[in-house]
Amino acid sequence: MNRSELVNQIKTKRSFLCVGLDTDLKKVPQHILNDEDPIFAFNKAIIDATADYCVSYKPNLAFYEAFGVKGLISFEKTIKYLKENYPNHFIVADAKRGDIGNTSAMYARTFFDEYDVDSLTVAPYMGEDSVTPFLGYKDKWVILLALTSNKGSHDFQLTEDKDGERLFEKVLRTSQQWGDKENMMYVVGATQGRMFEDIRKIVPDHFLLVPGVGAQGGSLEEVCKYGMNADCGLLVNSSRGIIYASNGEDFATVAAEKAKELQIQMDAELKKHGI
Ligand SMILES: O=C(O)c1cc(=O)[nH]c(=O)n1[C@@H]1O[C@H](COP(=O)(O)O)[C@@H](O)[C@H]1O
Repeated sequence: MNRSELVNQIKTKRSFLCVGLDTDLKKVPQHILNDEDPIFAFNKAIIDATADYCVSYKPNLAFYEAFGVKGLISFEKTIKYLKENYPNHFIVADAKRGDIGNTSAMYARTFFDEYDVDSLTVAPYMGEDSVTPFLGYKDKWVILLALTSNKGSHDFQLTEDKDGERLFEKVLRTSQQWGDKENMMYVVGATQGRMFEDIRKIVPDHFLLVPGVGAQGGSLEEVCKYGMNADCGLLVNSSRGIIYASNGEDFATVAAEKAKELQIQMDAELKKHGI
């Protein structure tokens, strides 16, 4: 999916919600465990219930790889199901990859040729030759970690060099020589609040993938106030806050209600910003 298609989806659906498919068999409703592929059964129910309220899905590979080959089959089935039934939803594979060039090229092949997802989260710390192999694919995106939502973001990302430039700022500035707003997004945690102002000084036009609303306590209002641009420029993710809102038989209906609540708030934010 290219940038203008994504922006159109956001404007049409009045939503910039990304539902996180972090499917944990310890948290899914008991009855789902009777299915022969409980991860896929859970994902399918969540997708069917929430698709009207979101523009994107983000399966996190950790939750699939944890079950070995079986988990990867559930991941692949989920991607196929999305592509066949909801082809206008933007798929993020959250795998946080990145390695020396020839290895990154194989990761790129895995996610962009084999699974054919729209985008992949990538860690920037091995530098240019670890990131550029992901950038040669038409309408595919690298989502580079910039300022993450967790406490540990302070350990490296917020440290300053001798000229006062913080590491996340260096990542944003330097990586613009590798990709552009058509093929690169950045991860910025919803918990980072006013820091979005500093991010937007360096990357005013890029899309930001923003996890941390819901279970991690990030504020959607603050993210929009400091992070939204003229094209919206935000994909806001919530995983646990939506998919585990109920662990009873009604889990999909309750997930839909949670997604709808966020969609309504997002519509209001888009209007506030004249979109
Ligand atoms: O790359 C990510 O998606 C990510 C980056 C980050 O800084 N913080 C973060 O929480 N994430 C992911 O976003 C999701 C957040 O899930 P919830 O906290 O349950 O909404 C998880 O899949 C995390 O791995």
